[in-house]
Amino acid sequence: MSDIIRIEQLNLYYEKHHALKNIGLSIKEKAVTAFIGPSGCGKSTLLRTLNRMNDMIPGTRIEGKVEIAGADIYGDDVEVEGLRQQVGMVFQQPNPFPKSIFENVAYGPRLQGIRSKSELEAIVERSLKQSALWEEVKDHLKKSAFSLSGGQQQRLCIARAIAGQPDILLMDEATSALDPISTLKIEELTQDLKKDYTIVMVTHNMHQAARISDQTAFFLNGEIVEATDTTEMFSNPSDSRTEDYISGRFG
Ligand SMILES: Nc1ncnc2c1ncn2[C@@H]1O[C@H](COP(=O)(O)OP(=O)(O)OP(=O)(O)O)[C@@H](O)[C@H]1O
Repeated sequence: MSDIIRIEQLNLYYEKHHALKNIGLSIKEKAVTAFIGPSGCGKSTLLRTLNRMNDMIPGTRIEGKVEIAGADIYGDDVEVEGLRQQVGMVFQQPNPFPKSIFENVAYGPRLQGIRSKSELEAIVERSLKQSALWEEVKDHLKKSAFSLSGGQQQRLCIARAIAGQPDILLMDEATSALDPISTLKIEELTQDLKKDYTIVMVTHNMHQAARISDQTAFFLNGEIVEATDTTEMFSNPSDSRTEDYISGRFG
């Protein structure tokens, strides 16, 4: 597996607060990478640097390099809209648009200029199948997205994110607002999605990281303490702080 993301000497400040400190990390293509660590240690902040969502937060300053597929995403000529298509994102709370199920998924492709009804229908079907929602919604695609359960809405948000065929899918605690059965469905889904996409997820749930990720990075106070194969981290952590965290001694 080759690396699709390379982060070098990354520092991020919210005004004076130094939230990410000299981060270096490589992320493997078509694998699940989990960010774990106690609250406030910078997991979501690093995730947001990968599609420049931090640009939207006033007072944010960033130094260092983030390369995706060899291109510097903070370079002068980068089109942020295009980047966000290449790097899709799913949030903690399902946030479908107040539109029909169909229109939620067709939204991105329409923005990309796809007008053909049959093409849009094919994209919507493919994306809903990939997000394991198709069988549940195929007979009422015109219904409002808000008619779905929370877990279904989250899978709809995943379908919306993958409709534009991104390379990378970011998931920021995407199951923490869901019931256990919906959580399990999304966990299973990640194992299918990683065949086509690189997944980077923030999770508060160490067991979830151990269950579904291939690589794990452990964060503490804005630094990455350790990043390695998930099985290695959970069986033989190299840093005592990682060991203390995963054995529940803090956090
Ligand atoms: N928009 C913001 N403006 C100012 N400070 C922020 C902002 N977002 C995060 N921070 C601060 O940056 C630090 C890292 O926050 P971040 O949300 O990345 O941590 P996290 O590890 O994802 O936490 P959690 O697990 O609680 O979501 C924290 O001290 C937080 O207070």
